[in-house]
Amino acid sequence: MTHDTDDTEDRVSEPVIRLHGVRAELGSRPVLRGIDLTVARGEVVALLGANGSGKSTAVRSIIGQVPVSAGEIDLFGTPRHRFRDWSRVGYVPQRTTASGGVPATVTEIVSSGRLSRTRFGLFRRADQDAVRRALELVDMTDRARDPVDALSGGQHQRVLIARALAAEPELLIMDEPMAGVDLASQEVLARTLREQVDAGATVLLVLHELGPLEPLIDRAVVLRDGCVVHDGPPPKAVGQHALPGHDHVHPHAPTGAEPLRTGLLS
Ligand SMILES: Nc1ncnc2c1ncn2[C@@H]1O[C@H](COP(=O)(O)OP(=O)(O)OP(=O)(O)O)[C@@H](O)[C@H]1O
Repeated sequence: MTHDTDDTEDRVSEPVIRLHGVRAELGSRPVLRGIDLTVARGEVVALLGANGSGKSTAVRSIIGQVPVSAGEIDLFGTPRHRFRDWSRVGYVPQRTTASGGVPATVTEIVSSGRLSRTRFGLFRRADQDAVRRALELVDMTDRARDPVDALSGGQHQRVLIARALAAEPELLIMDEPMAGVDLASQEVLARTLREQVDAGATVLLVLHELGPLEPLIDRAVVLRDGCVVHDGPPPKAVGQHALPGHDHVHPHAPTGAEPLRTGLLS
């Protein structure tokens, strides 16, 4: 076995994402309080937790949108501050509005996700094919020329996912991809994700509940108050009320009562 092969094996076996002891503050508020998280190549990991537990902050720290005050983050075995190969990473941010008044067509938005793979921003045949394929994956080919303003929330989410897929990333990070998405779009997204996973992609998903993605999830990491409280098999959903993140307030409880917490978040 040559030295080169050993190197390749090392690269394949090292985690795609590694967080060790990561702390972050927003304002003066500690939001991540010593997070350890590892995602191996080809794994699909769900990041779960109640509102405000730090899920979005954790993924935003991974892609460098939130500064960390302590700890280490590695991407593909490289410390994040030295990592430059961002075309290997597809990021789908948490969707806030359906369109935000963006005066762009579906194709323009999806093409912007391919820029990191082009040479000097010039779209060649392979780049155009990748954009077309990304649109096909999310079933939006027939809307390619439409302004994104004209899309529903679920369709808009599909466009954001196509934008992330256009660069053919090895790692997909998605923040609540199913939030506010109609059933038809949820099914398209679940199928798209399965195809990516079958093709070898590594996926980190922020989810409020496992829902239709449950069969795809290898491991669940549950946050509470900026700490990891579970890292292991995905919790089994036993009806809506037992889903992670569900803080149940009894309708007859006195005003101001603490939520009755169920499942892993209790
Ligand atoms: N820009 C900010 N400045 C100050 N505090 C913030 C900021 N952004 C988020 N926070 C706070 O940080 C905490 C964690 O927020 P974060 O968005 O990471 O939680 P989350 O688990 O993703 O929640 P959700 O499920 O509601 O999206 C919350 O208490 C939130 O209020």
